[in-house]
Amino acid sequence: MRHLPASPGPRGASPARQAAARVLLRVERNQAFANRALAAELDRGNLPSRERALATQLVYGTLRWQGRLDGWIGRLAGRASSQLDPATRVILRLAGYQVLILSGVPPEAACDQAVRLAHGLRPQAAGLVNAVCRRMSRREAVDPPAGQEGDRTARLAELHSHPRWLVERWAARVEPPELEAWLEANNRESPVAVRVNRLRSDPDRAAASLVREGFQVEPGALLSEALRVHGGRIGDAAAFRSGWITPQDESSQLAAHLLAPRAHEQVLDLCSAPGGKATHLAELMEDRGRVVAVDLHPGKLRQVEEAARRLGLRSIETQPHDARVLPPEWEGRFDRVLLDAPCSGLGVVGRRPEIRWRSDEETIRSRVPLQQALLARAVRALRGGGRLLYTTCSVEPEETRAQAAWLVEQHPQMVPVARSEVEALLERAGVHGLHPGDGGDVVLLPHRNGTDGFFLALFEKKENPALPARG
Ligand SMILES: C[S@@+](CC[C@H](N)C(=O)[O-])C[C@H]1O[C@@H](n2cnc3c(N)ncnc32)[C@H](O)[C@@H]1O
Repeated sequence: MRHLPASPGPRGASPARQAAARVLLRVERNQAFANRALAAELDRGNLPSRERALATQLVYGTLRWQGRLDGWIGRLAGRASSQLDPATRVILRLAGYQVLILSGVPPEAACDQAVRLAHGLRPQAAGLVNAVCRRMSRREAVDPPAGQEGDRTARLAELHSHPRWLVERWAARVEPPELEAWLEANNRESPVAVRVNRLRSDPDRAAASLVREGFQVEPGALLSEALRVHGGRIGDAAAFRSGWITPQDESSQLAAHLLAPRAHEQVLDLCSAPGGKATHLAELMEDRGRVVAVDLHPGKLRQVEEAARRLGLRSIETQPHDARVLPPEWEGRFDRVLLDAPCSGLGVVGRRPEIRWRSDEETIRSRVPLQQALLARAVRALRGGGRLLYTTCSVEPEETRAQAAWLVEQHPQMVPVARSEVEALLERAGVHGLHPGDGGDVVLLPHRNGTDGFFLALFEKKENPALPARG
């Protein structure tokens, strides 16, 4: 891994741009996750808060708009962006983002910074960077040419910065106006949603504490116990440090409400790290009973333990396991099981924009066998009469409704919980304006619900299954 010099020379680019370029290069070259690479970069540097905020904006904005920017760069450079070396590509994307999307940076300043970055990172490309940037600042060839009817998807993909295969996939499911709204919603910056820990606080007190520290706070879009917060790093807030709040998208906050655990129950969370849902389950159980939090990676389970400590929860017990192979004594032991399955993550391409550029049809297909193996194990761990909630941060049919159908076909003792009861659970959680589908499952979409794309399906295991499980 190559690094830019830690301190800029007298003519170096601004610290925020250098930090953003380093992070974007790590994402580009090493397939790093943007959130982790950015956190590591910001932890290492001693950037003032304004530069930190700008670096964050540059990283996420550039990744979100990468497809749009690459199309533009290709037209201006006379060759596809993919044919440029990674450093030149990253520098030009950063410049394009500042010229085209970000307000407040004069184009000349964006170009000057790009050329400085090139001198530090790839001096032989400084001439090309300068030439392309000058054309960018004159906003030449910004839009893809309006082409044939067959090119409409390609154009839409570029204008809304999504990969073409994904636009084609969604175009087969929704009408054109809804498709555009969906693509637009994935590029909108949204406030961070937080869940309030009712064992320690309530939404009014948590909101007042955040406002006192200079955050802007709005009520949740879906849930009465959620808040939406802008204007700072939640991790720095006193309300966070005191265990009053946990950052969690409102779609994910629905999971524990639908599984609806009661105090003193035995609950199993099969894929629990970093613990967003496990800690919510424990909160709803008033920290009485037991939440067994399993994950494949022991290192990630430390995040669950840390979250439990911060929230003052003692009922969570972490257990490192491959959840496809659980201890035999766990069979039939649990009142409730949550399977928040590893998935393509294509519902969170707004918050985790690099996912859209790293995935393809195979990414979706490749998750299916693991999800089925985990579902089969979840069924075995559940007692008769117990409930299983299956969730994914994807709304792709193969990972969602097809898996729910597979479950009831392969395990006839599993019955979907009726739509009317799911509606009642949503109502009890204070959720407004969200309706389950005919089969009782719940699908959330960014443009309809203002949340991540998310899927939830609730099942009950029959008390005395007449039929043995197949497979
Ligand atoms: C979607 S994330 C879970 C998020 C978590 N439920 C939360 O709310 O914070 C999926 C998790 O599954 C874990 N995982 C992947 N394969 C697994 C396996 N075979 N057994 C157990 N956990 C697994 C991953 O390490 C990852 O932490």
